[in-house]
Amino acid sequence: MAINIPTFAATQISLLAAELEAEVAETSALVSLHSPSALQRAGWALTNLTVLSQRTGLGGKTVVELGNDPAFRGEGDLPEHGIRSGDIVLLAEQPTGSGKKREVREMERKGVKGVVVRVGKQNLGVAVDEENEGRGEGVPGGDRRVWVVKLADEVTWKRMNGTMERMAKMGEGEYSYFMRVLFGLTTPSPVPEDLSKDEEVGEGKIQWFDPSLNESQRDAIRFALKSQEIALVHGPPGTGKTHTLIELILQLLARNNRILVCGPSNISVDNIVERLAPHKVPLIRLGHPARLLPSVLNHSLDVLTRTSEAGAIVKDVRAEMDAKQASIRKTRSGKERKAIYADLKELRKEYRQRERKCVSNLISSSKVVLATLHGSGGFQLRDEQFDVVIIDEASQALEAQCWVPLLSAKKAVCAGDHLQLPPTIKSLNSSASKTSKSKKDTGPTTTPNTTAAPPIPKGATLETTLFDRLLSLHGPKIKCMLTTQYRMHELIMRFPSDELYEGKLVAAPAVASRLLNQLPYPGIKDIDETREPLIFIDTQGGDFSEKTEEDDEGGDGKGGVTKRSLYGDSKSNEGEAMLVREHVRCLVEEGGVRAEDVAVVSPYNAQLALLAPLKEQYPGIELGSVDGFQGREKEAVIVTLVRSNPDGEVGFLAEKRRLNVAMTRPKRSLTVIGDSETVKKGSKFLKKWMEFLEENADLRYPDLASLTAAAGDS
Ligand SMILES: Nc1ncnc2c1ncn2[C@@H]1O[C@H](COP(=O)(O)OP(=O)(O)OP(=O)(O)O)[C@@H](O)[C@H]1O
Repeated sequence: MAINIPTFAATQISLLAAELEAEVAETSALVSLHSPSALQRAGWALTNLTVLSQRTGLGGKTVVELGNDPAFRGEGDLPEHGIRSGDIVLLAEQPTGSGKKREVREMERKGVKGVVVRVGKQNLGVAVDEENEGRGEGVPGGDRRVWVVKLADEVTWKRMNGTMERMAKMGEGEYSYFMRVLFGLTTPSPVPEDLSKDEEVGEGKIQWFDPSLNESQRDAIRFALKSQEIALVHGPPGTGKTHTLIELILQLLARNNRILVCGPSNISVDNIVERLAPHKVPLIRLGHPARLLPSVLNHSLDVLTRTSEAGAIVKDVRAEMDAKQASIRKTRSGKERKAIYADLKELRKEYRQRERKCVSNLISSSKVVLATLHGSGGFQLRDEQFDVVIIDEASQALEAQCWVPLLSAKKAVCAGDHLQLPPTIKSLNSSASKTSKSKKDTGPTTTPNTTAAPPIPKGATLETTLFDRLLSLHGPKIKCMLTTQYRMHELIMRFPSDELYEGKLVAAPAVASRLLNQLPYPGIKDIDETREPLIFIDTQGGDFSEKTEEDDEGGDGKGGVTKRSLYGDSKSNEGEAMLVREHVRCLVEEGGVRAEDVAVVSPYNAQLALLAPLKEQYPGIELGSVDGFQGREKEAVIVTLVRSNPDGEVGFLAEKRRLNVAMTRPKRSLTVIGDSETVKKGSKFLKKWMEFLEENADLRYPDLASLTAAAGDS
């Protein structure tokens, strides 16, 4: 059914406004209700830091280096924290006590906003936003104790919103053929059915650059080359989606196409740059250089701008900027600081002008440009034309984000897997919040500066990705699926393949029968736990009951800190946690499996909080939420399902895509710990999974009393 583009855009604008509001409200409520130390424990902040230095980073940006405040924590490693490279943060003087009435906006005036560009063991770097300078008090100077707190990402939101506003205002005559196809105003040009032989595609017979490509990967490439407007490359877990995209890029280049390659995150884009670089193609990576992997810096536009001839002219300006930066730290007077920031602003303007010329020369001479989806909306690509836009991890991107590069596309190839989790949504009209009430009562909010948006139509949600929408609009004729997977043991793969991928997945011979006891390192032992690819520890019987997080004290003794508000209505299950600990002990201490090859995954953060001490006991082991583990893999994965109650309430578990992610992370060993009685009642899919495990896994029925006694003994 055709979709009206202005209505679509208006709905997206409303949804995005609600999402930003939810995100800002969440941060605001957390920061105003909790003490810095509680926020750090919940992964929202990093406290007790001091400014070690400030320097001009690549691209003329100010990078503030932070480390432990020696007066408080002593020098050395930073504590456990949840701040990651790419996070948008506030850097400010650290408030004391619990955060009653602390307002984010007020804090923003007192500190600076920035992007975390590097997270090391002992320090981290924050690239400070230029728009901060000259406003507020700037980077806290002297030896003041500072902290960083995560903030909502308003920049990305602005790019998406701007793109949707453009679409809302377009007249019908402005729609390209490509846009008309993507909104069902016309049908895609048909792709010839027979893809089995290397016939002529474009300008020549296909000469494969990578001879190891399997047949489904070759089919996907032929399909993408032949399609005229849109091709979806469906890549189930471990099927070599990125591998296939690399070959596709090389094939498109061989046909003289100019290509823009995008992904939702910096890491998804860098992953492609790293694999493309050895092929020596002329490529350019757009984006804040401090946010890129060190290995791709040589291809960064900012770095190339500096190292090219035109770059030499701006060297003097840089030296002067550095001197100014250094003087900021020496002064405590707000007035003097303001004057220095004003000078810096002027210098930066000059720097930019010279830089721009150089940038446009570099971009126009490059055949492949890579950027994040929102990064592709920057000034650098304003007048650039591409033959094909490729989007990796398209099923994890918001549709509005995809339109940032797509608005000027003639043809697109999107790779992803709509049967894994969509992007995380915080606003109320997402299915996640329908199952959890936790996001609603987050307390005081700061309303973002959005224009009044029309009401959201029933059923519309940001969780519907471009990938989902195109599949329901045009059906399987625009899709090609990769079918050989290179990750999982055949038995681990079988259930997701049969139930979600039409039974089409095939395990590559190299992985089909791999077991933990064959891991190629010394000390590995052949015991039951390393010999079985699939273990099910069934906690049925009612002894291993779940627990909902209570409003109890968070542990820092300062009051006002509740686990409920930090972890939502999350569930935990102490009995299952005991089984996890025992299984990890068995794998590592008796089986000789290295802790870094083991991951514990759960849909519930409260369960992970309960298991956190494992990280100290077994350094290198990973604990992660299912959502956070998407895209990752491990030799051995333990999944703790947590839910165990007489009513068959399964909450989060009811989402097939979440279960799919959970069960497809392991390579050689999957251990599921859960109450089959409860879980079976959750859905048809869950019932089938439990039955599959009962029939095919190494089944165990633990006894809580003896487990508790054993735990007491140790
Ligand atoms: N044709 C092939 N022959 C041998 N190995 C392959 C082939 N294609 C992919 N692989 C291997 O499979 C693994 C997964 O590939 P890749 O990282 O491209 O997958 P992906 O689909 O992007 O990942 P994910 O499953 O996380 O989405 C890699 O180790 C890769 O080397």
